[in-house]
Amino acid sequence: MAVKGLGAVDKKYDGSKLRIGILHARWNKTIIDSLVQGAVAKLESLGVKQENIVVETVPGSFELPFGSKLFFEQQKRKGTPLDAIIPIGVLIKGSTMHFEYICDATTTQLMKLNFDLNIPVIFGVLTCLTEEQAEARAGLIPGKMHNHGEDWGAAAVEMAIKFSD
Ligand SMILES: O=Nc1c(NC[C@H](O)[C@H](O)[C@H](O)CO)[nH]c(=O)[nH]c1=O
Repeated sequence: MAVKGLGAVDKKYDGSKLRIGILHARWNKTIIDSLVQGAVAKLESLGVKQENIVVETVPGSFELPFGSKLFFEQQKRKGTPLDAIIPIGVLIKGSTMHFEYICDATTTQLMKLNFDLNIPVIFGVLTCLTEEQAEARAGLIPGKMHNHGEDWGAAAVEMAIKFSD
């Protein structure tokens, strides 16, 4: 029996009052598109209204931390503040150390943003050694793993609601 992975959600959270931002990188488009679709589908299944799911893009995963901060501030200025952000990126190891440096910097800074912005900033970055690993985690290989974008959508709703009372 599989021991890894996210257990069942502890309760079905009502996302109908939430406004969620999805900021995705544009590298590895096929995989990104599947992850975004999975996150959006999960958000909608938890009651988040279509008009309250705001999708924006940045060039690559390295831009996700600062892009998320700018995105958050822009939505706040517009009077439509975000309750959570899901940064989505796909990093695939190449032949140099570029991958390691971007993974490390992006991960650290996205974690820091939770505390800086005081809203949930979900870790939606795949850090894969092969294209196949990334495809499997985007639900693109039938029978192999599942679309991790769904987990990220569920985490955004739970974290935006759970401790807000
Ligand atoms: O190199 N590989 C990748 C990548 N590089 C670009 C980087 O994120 C950034 O956009 C540029 O360095 C400009 O700042 N970005 C990804 O999302 N995935 C990759 O696999």
